[in-house]
Amino acid sequence: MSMCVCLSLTPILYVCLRPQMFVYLSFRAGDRLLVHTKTSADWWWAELGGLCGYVPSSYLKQDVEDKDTSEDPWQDEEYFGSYGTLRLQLEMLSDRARTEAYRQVILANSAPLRGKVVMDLGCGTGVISLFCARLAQPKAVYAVEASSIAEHTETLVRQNGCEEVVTVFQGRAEELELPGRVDILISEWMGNCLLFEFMVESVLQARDRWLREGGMMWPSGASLCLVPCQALDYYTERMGFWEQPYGLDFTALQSLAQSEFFSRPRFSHLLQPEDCLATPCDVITLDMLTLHVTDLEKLRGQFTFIVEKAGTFHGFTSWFRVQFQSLERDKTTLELDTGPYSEPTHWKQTLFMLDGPISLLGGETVSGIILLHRNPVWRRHMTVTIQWSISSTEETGNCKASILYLLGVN
Ligand SMILES: NC(=[NH2+])NCCC[C@H]1O[C@@H](n2cnc3c(N)ncnc32)[C@H](O)[C@@H]1O
Repeated sequence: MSMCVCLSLTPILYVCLRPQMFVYLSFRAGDRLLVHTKTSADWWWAELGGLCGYVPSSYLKQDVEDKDTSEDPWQDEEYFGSYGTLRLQLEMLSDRARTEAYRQVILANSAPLRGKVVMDLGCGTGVISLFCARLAQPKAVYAVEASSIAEHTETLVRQNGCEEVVTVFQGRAEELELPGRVDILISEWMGNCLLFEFMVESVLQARDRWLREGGMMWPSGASLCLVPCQALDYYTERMGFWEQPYGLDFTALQSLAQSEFFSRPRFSHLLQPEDCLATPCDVITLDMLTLHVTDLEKLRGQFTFIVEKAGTFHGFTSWFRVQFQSLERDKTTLELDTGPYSEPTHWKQTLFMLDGPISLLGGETVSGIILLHRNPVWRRHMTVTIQWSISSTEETGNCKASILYLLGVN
């Protein structure tokens, strides 16, 4: 049973034209009907104001407020549906910094990879699996992919002459049977703010089920980074704009602008190094060998930034770094850094805006905690809370705004 809103722009009055078994329900544009049964593709049995009758389904749409919580909490249909499109696969493959980082890891470990069994979880088009087969001599690569792109991945494996080494397994990693345990579990699972999408849970479950004792996780480690920053362009574009558009005073809209633009993070933010007000720090660090799925429910980090130059504190920017420990002892650990001092990636950075800008002086400190709370219902989502306060290092000891900023990463 779900709530539907009448789509039609013109009021619909149904009157029985001739005595029939059917009873038609009258309703108007904007009415919220309760659909009891979708008796057929075209006619549904619905209720309005205590009256029941048949309504044409083509005039109705699902009411957005009425999230049917019996829906899949992982939203897998939508999630894997999107990854079945070339659009997302192209975006990831076109991200040179990301894809090249994984290629360098394989290249740097080509010798110790000889004879090993590798699982590539969420292989997409299979690029990482093909790197393994072409740049090293593993015994086998299990390329696991749940979306429909996997049907094409098999072709790509054959076209690149890797079918002797790479086997594509289509399905969710949690549900698949593999031929046996693996020596290395490699995956590109990171989402915005590191964890969004929570594909990391699938990686941890696969680790516990398929990675042999002493096996390697790639990435082996991950860090969420944070920095207090200026964001004058964004602030001007979304808030300053209302000061005097076309000579008019639209400042009455600024509180609406605040809630519409600044109460949610901005995923596509490109932070300029000069907009960092302090040295960025790792606020949350994950060891992919010891991390447990239950740890993902609530993650907490703390920070103390010493402001290095006077500026306007518009918000915090976050990003992540992942490390790839070498298969050979004492060899270099490689890293993919998605921050402002590295080559931009498709993740860019995530900007959390404050309610209002605050002037900061050099030497002041911004300290506090960041909390990542996984959504108990929608399992690919989380809420990010940043509590902060500013204190001056001078003797005055005055403490400026210290307010809880609830920032939702949906
Ligand atoms: N870095 C990300 N945020 N996303 C990039 C990797 C995501 C790829 O992994 C696939 N994928 C995600 N979860 C799974 C899973 N549990 N099992 C198999 N494939 C998966 C998904 O279909 C997509 O092709």
